[in-house]
Amino acid sequence: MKIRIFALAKELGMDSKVLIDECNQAGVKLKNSALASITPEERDIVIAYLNKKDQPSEGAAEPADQATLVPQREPKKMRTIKAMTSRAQTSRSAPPKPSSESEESSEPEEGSAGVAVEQEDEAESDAVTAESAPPAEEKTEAPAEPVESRSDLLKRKSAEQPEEVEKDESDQVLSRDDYVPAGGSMKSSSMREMKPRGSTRSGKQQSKSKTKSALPSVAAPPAYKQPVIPKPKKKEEKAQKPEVRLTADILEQKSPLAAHLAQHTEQKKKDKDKDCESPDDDSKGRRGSLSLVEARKQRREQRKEGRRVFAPDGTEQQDVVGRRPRRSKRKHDTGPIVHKTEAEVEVPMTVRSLSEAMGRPAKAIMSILFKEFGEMVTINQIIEEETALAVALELGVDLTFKRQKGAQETVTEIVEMEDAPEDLVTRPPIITVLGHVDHGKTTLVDSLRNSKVVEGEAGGITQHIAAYQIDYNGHKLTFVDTPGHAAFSEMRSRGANVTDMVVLVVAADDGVMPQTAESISHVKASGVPMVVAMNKIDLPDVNEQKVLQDLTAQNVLPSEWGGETDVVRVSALKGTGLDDLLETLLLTAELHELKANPNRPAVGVCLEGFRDEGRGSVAWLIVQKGTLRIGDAVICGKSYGYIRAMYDDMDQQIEEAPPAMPVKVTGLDTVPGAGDHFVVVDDIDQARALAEERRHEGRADVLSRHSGGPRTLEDILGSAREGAIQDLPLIIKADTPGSLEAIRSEIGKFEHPEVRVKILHEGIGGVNESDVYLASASNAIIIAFHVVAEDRAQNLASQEDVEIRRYSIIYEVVDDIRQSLEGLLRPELVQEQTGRALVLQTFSISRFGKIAGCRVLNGTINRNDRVHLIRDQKILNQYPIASLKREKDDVKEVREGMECGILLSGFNDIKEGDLLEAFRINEVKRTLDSKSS
Ligand SMILES: Nc1nc2c(ncn2[C@@H]2O[C@H](COP(=O)(O)OP(=O)(O)OP(=O)(O)O)[C@@H](O)[C@H]2O)c(=O)[nH]1
Repeated sequence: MKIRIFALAKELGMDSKVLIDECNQAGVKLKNSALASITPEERDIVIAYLNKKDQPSEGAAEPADQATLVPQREPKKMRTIKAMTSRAQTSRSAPPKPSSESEESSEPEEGSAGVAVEQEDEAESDAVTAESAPPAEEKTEAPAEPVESRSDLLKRKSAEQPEEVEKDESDQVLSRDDYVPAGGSMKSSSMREMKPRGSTRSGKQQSKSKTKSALPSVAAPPAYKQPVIPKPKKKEEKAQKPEVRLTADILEQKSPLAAHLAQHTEQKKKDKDKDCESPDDDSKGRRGSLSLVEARKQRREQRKEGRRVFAPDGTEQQDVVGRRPRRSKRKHDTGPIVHKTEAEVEVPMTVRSLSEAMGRPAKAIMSILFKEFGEMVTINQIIEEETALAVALELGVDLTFKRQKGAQETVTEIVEMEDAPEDLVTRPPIITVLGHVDHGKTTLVDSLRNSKVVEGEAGGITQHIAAYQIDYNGHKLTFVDTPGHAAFSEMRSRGANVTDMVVLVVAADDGVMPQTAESISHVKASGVPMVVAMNKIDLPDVNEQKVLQDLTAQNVLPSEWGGETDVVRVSALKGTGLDDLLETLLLTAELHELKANPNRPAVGVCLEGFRDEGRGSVAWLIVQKGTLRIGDAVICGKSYGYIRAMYDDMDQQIEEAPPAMPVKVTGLDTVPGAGDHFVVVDDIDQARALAEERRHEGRADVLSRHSGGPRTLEDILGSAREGAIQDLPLIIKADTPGSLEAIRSEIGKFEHPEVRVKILHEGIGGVNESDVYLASASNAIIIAFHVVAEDRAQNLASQEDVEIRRYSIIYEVVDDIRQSLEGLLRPELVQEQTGRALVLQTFSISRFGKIAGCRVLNGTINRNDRVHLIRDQKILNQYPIASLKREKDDVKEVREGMECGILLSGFNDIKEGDLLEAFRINEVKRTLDSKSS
């Protein structure tokens, strides 16, 4: 065990620094620090050195002292001095007295010779200490030197011991060293020598001696050089702080240690102050010099500074908690789940929104939907209000529905917003041209505006609604040209809706035709005024009277016959009568005081929408109220966007469109539908929101349509039992919404109890890969009307064996679909009687049964025919022929007048006189018109 210098210095009554110097001189190199430590061996060396150093100054007196000392010991009790070991670390005694015996005593065998002194044995050590004391007592009698040398000092200190030692002796606890065998043979060996005091003292005695005096008890120094004692190396223990008890001297700050402690405390205080003065210092550096309490206090202060809380008014607040707020591990802290008993949900609603509104897990809702309704729904699926109510009832929630003003309502409000009379100004009339196909509607409009639209039409048939504006004598008139074909009747009716008046074109050579009559019905229903343009009057064989009569028959009484309808004779081709027509139209418009407010957000109708390669989605709009300008935010049906560009009917770019002006606009995100109303809204966000709401409603419609199909197993079984209906799956792609509607309308007319068209998908634009995949998966035919397939889609269609049928005339579409539907119809099974045979005789053959010998009365009897067995004019049943023979040979056919043997399959009771009527079943193809088989 190592010994601290300051402890040794204290023991020796020296200054630590002096002792360090002495150590260095003695060859024990040390750091210049009172806390430096030395080993017991080094200590012995140092003490030996000190003793040696002191000897010359003492002269001859020293040996005398020694002599005085040594004889005084009781020889019997003398024992060998053992080398200091680690146990001696707590010792403050002088080095052991070297002697020849001591060398021997270091040997382990020594114990066996008498008193075995084990240095670990504390009791033994006590005994040694106690016995070594008396001689020291005598030593105090020695005359003191005028100048006290180091050895004198040691001696003096030793002299102070007797009392204490005596006391120790009285307190001594007997150890095994004190044991004296009966023979007394141990006496010599039990002799003890001086041993450094305290080196093996018991804890009790040690504490006693300490309380008495801080000065160490030192044995007399040896008279010769300390021998180097070889000893086995023991486990080296770490240097440790000396056990320093706070003695009275220390407490009273009289000792060097007290001074040292005071100095240390002072230093700590200084360090702390320094740290406080430099807050920028690294906290780690400070931490080591602060006490735990101080460090904690400091950290708390720092946290408070770091968490500066501000009130809403901007003033700084003191954070009450002073603790960093814990971060929630959950991404979205939605708080505790609240199971409501009352809930309000916005409609339309999904499973998710219902779940959130009711505070119930979506799984629970889906589970109920499955158990109660047999519906497997996804979390984003829209559910009906009734279903939601049932679910809410199941979950014990009182559910109410919240309905917001829908997009349609919002748009309708804007459209119907009334204008102040003073804001209204006269506007051009919007005139729709109606009439039977090929009666010259487009030619008329072309003539009025001096253009040649009719030449660009596929098949010369108007496929789309178009609108144009003309200027006649300073008056503007807007014409809307509608397709005359019946397939476009629906589109036409929408066209009539925006019109102020109608020009009904009736070819003078043809008179009123079916579509003419239908147009009249639409006009009457809309209540708009009508002017009849009796066209083609240039033709030689026209019959004007017949036309007037036809009109009258349709309850359209011409003004010349006393009615209210003006009939103007025109030749669209020659351009005759056009002024009269325009004059009449302007007069009619004037009578009806057509006015609009141009200074308001524009509203109107989309006549047609299509996708243009260069311009994207293009909408052909007609403004009804207000003025449409570039940059306006518009919602049109489910489309929305800014008006990016505007073009008039001559494709000239314009900046604005006043009331009644037809314009083509670009900028909408999708192609709007024909007949969709458009409105200008405040900003694009509103337009987007409204459009998205409409799309959402649209999806809900689609979903509800789908939900109309079989939803449960019962439904599926039911539809399977109905079974007979054959679907013709179609995918229709067209160039415009109007074309789509026309095709849909036409094919909707094919009503048959056994077959029907099923439109899987319809859309605007070319056929793409998605369409082909859908067609492939569902064995559908793709109808491409006025559109083509993309290259990749075409290739894919070849791979997948999908048929893409291209059309430009709607007749062809209709005819093809008709034929396809008829192909789906099951053929009619018709019995054809082939011949009759009379049974003349019967033969029973055990191996075969009863064979009828017959004569064919008429026709032929074929081996594959079936026969009706007729007995007594009654048909008993029908049986297949199992065998047909002539003589002994099997034959395929037996003709009239010949005899044959017939064996019926499944009937063995044939009799003479029975009539066998042979027949075959033919399949006859059916048409859609032949509804019943
Ligand atoms: N002779 C004569 N022929 C005319 C006149 N007007 C039109 N036509 C012809 O009649 C045919 C049909 O004319 P369109 O203008 O295409 O008839 P439409 O009513 O527009 O026909 P759809 O677009 O199919 O509804 C064309 O060949 C015209 O040249 C006319 O005043 N006199």
